[in-house]
Amino acid sequence: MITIENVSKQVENKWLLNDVSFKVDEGACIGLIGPNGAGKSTLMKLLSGLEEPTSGTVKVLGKEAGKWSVKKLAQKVSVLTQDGLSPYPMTVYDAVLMGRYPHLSFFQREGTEDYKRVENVLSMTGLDSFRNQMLDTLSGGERQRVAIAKAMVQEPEVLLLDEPTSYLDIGYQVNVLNLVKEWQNRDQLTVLMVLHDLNLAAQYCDQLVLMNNGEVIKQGTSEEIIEADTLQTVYQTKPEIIRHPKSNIPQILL
Ligand SMILES: Nc1ncnc2c1ncn2[C@@H]1O[C@H](COP(=O)(O)OP(=O)(O)OP(=O)(O)O)[C@@H](O)[C@H]1O
Repeated sequence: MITIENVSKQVENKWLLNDVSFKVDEGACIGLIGPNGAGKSTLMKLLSGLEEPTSGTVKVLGKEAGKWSVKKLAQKVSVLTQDGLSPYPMTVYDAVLMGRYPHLSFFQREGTEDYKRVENVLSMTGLDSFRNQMLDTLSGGERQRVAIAKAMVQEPEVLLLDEPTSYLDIGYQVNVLNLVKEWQNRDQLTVLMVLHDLNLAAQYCDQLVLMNNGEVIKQGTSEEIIEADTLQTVYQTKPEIIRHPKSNIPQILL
């Protein structure tokens, strides 16, 4: 569970976040949307304990993000950025196995259970045939799947995703988000993800938080947020809203 209460963040003379408050309940998937520079990544940095708020509190699983030890936080929270994989040369298998490291003590080697988890996840993510391929030879979409697989073997309670689908073709976009959704439903995972694609956000998230200029403009269901006038106020363009023919979820046309 995530609680963000009256959070502001100042860097030099600039306010990057201004009195931001919202909650992500256990097992829910919330989409963070808003134009460039709205403050979405800044908020993700506070949640992953990389930075501290200037005022207000950011709590993850009931404890302030900055107060978790690095190791404990890594056991509980997985952060997936656009390309968060190791820059060092290694195989897909070794990169995914690294997801177990937060659960091992300093001198402890991986054991049978860790290897079993990796095998499971490689098959779930369709990466079996890539296991011996070097990371730097993978396509963008394949790398993103490896990053998800690494996060899965980590077995976190909270998953933070910053733009998990950018640079992915439509097949991989759906593939990656379906993986996250299945995982959320199977393990009661709590998910907060930044998405620029409003149609995907409306389809995959239980609720959306719309940000602009460091503030939360509105939080609600896709019915409440994917609405022409609301979107125009922050994106400076008025989209046409239509209904998805199968799910009836509101979708935008530009
Ligand atoms: N260290 C910093 N010093 C000064 N300004 C910063 C710093 N970090 C971020 N900003 C500014 O804060 C604002 C919010 O940035 P942030 O990256 O959080 O936006 P975002 O919503 O993630 O945008 P995008 O969708 O473009 O990724 C931007 O105007 C950015 O220039």
